[in-house]
Amino acid sequence: MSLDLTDVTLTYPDGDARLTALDRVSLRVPAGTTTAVVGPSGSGKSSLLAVAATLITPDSGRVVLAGADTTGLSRRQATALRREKVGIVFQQPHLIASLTATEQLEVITHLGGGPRRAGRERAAELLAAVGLTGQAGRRPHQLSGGQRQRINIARALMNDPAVLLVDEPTSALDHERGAAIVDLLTGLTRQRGTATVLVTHDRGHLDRVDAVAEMVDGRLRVPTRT
Ligand SMILES: Nc1ncnc2c1ncn2[C@@H]1O[C@H](COP(=O)(O)OP(=O)(O)OP(=O)(O)O)[C@@H](O)[C@H]1O
Repeated sequence: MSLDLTDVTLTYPDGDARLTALDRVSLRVPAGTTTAVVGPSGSGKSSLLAVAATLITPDSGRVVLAGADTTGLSRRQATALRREKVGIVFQQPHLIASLTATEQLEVITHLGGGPRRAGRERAAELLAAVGLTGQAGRRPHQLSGGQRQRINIARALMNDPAVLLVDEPTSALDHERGAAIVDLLTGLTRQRGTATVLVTHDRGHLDRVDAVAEMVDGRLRVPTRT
C-alpha cells in the first residue's frame, strides 16, 4: 500500500513558454514510513504534493496510490480515488470556528454520507490518538496552535487513508512543538500503515523521519535514509 511516483513531469504555462515544476520525478514511499521532502522555495515541493494528491494531472509519468494507477482517470474518478485513499494536511488547519474538536472530525463522516455513530466513535478514537481527548469539546479559539494542528492531522485520518500528504505542519510552531508534531505523524504513520510525505522547510526535524528527499529546481534527489 505504498505511494509510487514514476518519471513524473509537470509544467505550467509561463508566458509563451512552459515552466518545468517537476522534472522526471520518481519517488516511492512504502506503507508505514514517512519521507520528508525538503528544498528551497519554488523548487517544486507543493507541486509534488498536488500531483500525489491527484489535484493536478502531470504532463507525463505515473502516480500510483496504494496500488491504484491514476493515469488516465477523469476528474470525477480522481476525486473519488482521492476521497478514498488520500489524507491531506494543509499548512493552515482551516478549522470551522463554530465547531468543537469532535465535530471538526465528525463532519468528515457526515460529508461522506457515513453513519453518525461510526463518525462519533472514529472521532473519539482519533482525538485520543493525537492526545486531545480532554479537549474534545473545545472550539478552535480555545486551543493552542499545536492542538489545532493535531486536529488537522486527526481530521485527515478520518477516512483511514492509505496515503497521507502533509504540507509544512510545523511552520507556525516553535522547535519543541514542531518536533512533537513530527513525532506524532511518524508514530501514526507506523501504527496505521500510511505512506506519508511530509513537506518541510525545517531541517531540524529530519532525523525523526524514515527517509529524506531533496527537491532542487524540479528534480528530486534520490531519498537518503536518516
Ligand atoms: N499555478 C502555477 N502556474 C504557474 N507556475 C506555477 C504555478 N504553481 C507553481 N508554479 C511555479 O512552479 C515552480 C514550483 O512551485 P512550487 O509551489 O511547487 O514550489 P515549492 O517548493 O512548494 O515552493 P514554496 O516552498 O515556496 O512553497 C515555481 O517556479 C513556481 O513559481
